[in-house]
Amino acid sequence: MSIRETVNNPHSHWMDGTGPESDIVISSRVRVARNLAHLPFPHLLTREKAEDVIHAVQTAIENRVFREKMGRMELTRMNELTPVERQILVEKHLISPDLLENFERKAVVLRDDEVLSVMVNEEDHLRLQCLLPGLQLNRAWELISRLDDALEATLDYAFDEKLGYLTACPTNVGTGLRASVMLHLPGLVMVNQIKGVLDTITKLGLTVRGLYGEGTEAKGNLFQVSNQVTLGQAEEDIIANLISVTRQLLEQERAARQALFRERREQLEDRVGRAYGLLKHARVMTSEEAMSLFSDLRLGINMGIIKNIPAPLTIELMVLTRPAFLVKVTGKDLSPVERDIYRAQLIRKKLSAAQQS
Ligand SMILES: Nc1ncnc2c1ncn2[C@@H]1O[C@H](COP(=O)(O)OP(=O)(O)OP(=O)(O)O)[C@@H](O)[C@H]1O
Repeated sequence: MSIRETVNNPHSHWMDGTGPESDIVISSRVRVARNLAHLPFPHLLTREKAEDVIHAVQTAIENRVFREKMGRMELTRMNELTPVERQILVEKHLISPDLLENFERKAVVLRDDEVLSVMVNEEDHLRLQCLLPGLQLNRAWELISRLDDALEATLDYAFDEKLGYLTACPTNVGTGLRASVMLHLPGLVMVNQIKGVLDTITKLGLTVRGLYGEGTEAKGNLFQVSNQVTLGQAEEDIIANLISVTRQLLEQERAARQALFRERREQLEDRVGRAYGLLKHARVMTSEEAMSLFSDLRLGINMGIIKNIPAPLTIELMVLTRPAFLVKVTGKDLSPVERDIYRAQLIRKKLSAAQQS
């Protein structure tokens, strides 16, 4: 998929619901932060030096050995994209919102299947990212290691024998690794246990973030859980710890869902049914309302209450009905009210197509 196809297609492999535990774990992400030796970190880079970083990365991915190992990856400068296209990359979780600031000196490298990407000149010179559906952190780490080695064949990373990889923010020094899972936890929210559970996670050295990462809110009962510490622990241990905590969360979420089914079945079915009804028939829908209804619908599908809608469609709709995609699909700037009308129309169309197939 070229960058043009990427910004026109709301679907990405990480949303397809194929990985293990994908009823609750939407996606797994592993990213590592890397910097080039002998150059200031991005926030101190001059325009010319920022260009040097982009150029070095371009050369590295065009190298024959890199291509043989990793296949074709395409570098796109952020200023080659329209504002809507840049925003779509954020909405598809392929880049972080930070890459939109001072975008003239930033770039993204994408592999065709959108599983592997590299953000250039974000907080660090390079942020290598792997996104996979379901609970696949070990596989994501394997792919990131391979990409890291293939880049390092050409690039000279800033590395200290004692500290490990050097990064712009001290919280990333060492492995430079952040592993995360995006979890759908409506059961724990409904039984009012979510706060306690998330507080406990923080005590275990993990951090909980919202839908678009640092500083964003949790929407649609989607929570991103990741490691806080990058120093003094091997990459494999960081990942094993996150997998083990995720497994505990899966158990707790499943127990909450069973309790709801046992003790409040009517209310649960009513809530799911109302969400489905609204999504199928509403004529005006805000993005906030849609996110919460998609969450209820997804829960209903995963609990067997709704039978004819595939669960991955709920995630694809969450992306497709975000503002930038709506603008892209309609081909025009929309006022907030027009957006809400168009969103409702698109949801009705997608759900009725899914029912018929
Ligand atoms: N498991 C995941 N599935 C899908 N998207 C994810 C996942 N984890 C993180 N993301 C996305 O990656 C982007 C960056 O997230 P975040 O800010 O948490 O991490 P980071 O930038 O790597 O970390 P740091 O804040 O340490 O620089 C966000 O758009 C977020 O939505």
